[in-house]
Amino acid sequence: MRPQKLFTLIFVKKNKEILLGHKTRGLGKGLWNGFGGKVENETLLNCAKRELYEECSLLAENLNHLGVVKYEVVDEDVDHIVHVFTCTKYTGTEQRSEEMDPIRWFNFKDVPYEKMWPCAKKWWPYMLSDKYFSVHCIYNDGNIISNNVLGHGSINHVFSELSL
Ligand SMILES: Nc1nc2c([nH]c(=O)n2[C@H]2C[C@H](O)[C@@H](COP(=O)(O)OP(=O)(O)OP(=O)(O)O)O2)c(=O)[nH]1
Repeated sequence: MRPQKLFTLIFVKKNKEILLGHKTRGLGKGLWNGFGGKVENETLLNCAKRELYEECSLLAENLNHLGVVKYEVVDEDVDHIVHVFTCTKYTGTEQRSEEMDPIRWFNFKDVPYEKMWPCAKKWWPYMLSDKYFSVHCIYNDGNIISNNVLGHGSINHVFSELSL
């Protein structure tokens, strides 16, 4: 198996709206996305909670593990494995952070796909409708050369589909 780097990505939802942040630095700079980052010496769930709090000041009370996106870049030997969670219960008031500025709620119908990672458009419908999904996305020179998105019956099927 190729070496892997683990990430989390968390989407907060409320009444058909989703909270997104405009990334100010690093991977995905200048794009709208959910909150998240690299898994450090911690569980996936703790990483998800920590990143959500650090990036928008919300404390998650539930986290639903819905899918995994495997990003492979041609000529790079490390795959990026992004575990996607949704959160519908939380405490606190959302606030922008150094890494996500501004942050704002978008209606599910007004998601700014043209200002997001290019592969998002295909798997977001699963995430927005709470369906389990796996994505295997291959990039070459910043262009997607393959984007295989599948829906599944459980998170275990997601894991086996991506051989995780
Ligand atoms: N690695 C990677 N992450 C992606 C892709 N698409 C995508 O939405 N993401 C998400 C997953 C993470 O939530 C976020 C990248 O994490 P990050 O680099 O901001 O991690 P971090 O917060 O720990 O970084 P930092 O504090 O060191 O700046 O972007 C992708 O193609 N590759």
